[in-house]
Amino acid sequence: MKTLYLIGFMGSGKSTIGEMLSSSLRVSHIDTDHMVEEVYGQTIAAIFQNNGEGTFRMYESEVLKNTPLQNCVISTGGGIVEKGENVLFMKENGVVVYLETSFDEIAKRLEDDQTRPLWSNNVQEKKDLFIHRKKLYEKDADIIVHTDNKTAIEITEEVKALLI
Ligand SMILES: Nc1ncnc2c1ncn2[C@@H]1O[C@H](COP(=O)(O)OP(=O)(O)O)[C@@H](O)[C@H]1O
Ligand SMILES: O=C(O)C1=C[C@@H](OP(=O)(O)O)[C@@H](O)[C@H](O)C1
Ligand SMILES: [Mg+2]
Repeated sequence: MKTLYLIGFMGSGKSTIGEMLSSSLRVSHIDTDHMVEEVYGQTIAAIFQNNGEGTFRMYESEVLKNTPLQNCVISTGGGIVEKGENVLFMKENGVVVYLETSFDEIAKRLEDDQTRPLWSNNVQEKKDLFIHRKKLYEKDADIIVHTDNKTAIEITEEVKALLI
């Protein structure tokens, strides 16, 4: 199986669905955020605070480049599409699945979240980022799955059905 790359905004469910989908497909799962934290020995929040977003983006690209090209589901971070080299890598090597979620639904899911530095920005900044990113996700996706009002199990089954 070619590797699947899950893309989408913060809170769209990439980490959750990636885990479920990989076990359902019996392939391995890598979450680039978890990998960055493991390899570089700091939480994402600490990297943003101590080294800045630019350094995080460098780490994220480095981790992505070292993921398997076969038999793997990769949960990316919401900003992976900000770098053209990341998009080229994913498009060349696997299938890009966009988990599409409305801003209102994301706001509900991440209401109390303190772990995502860019989610602590003000509402207008978050809405602007959402609009900017949505265009990138739509342009880069091979497959789009809407996630509002669906359970993680339903979304996992939908992705699987679209792969056949
Ligand atoms: N389909 C869903 N419906 C409701 N809540 C969800 C769904 N998918 C994920 N969540 C919740 O939303 C939050 C963010 O999910 P997560 O998988 O971390 O998203 P991402 O990795 O895209 O940022 C978590 O609390 C998760 O449990
Ligand atoms: O959208 C972004 O720029 C980010 C999304 C986060 O991942 P999730 O999309 O899994 O929340 C994480 O990579 C970091 O906080 C930056
Ligand atoms: Mg995640």
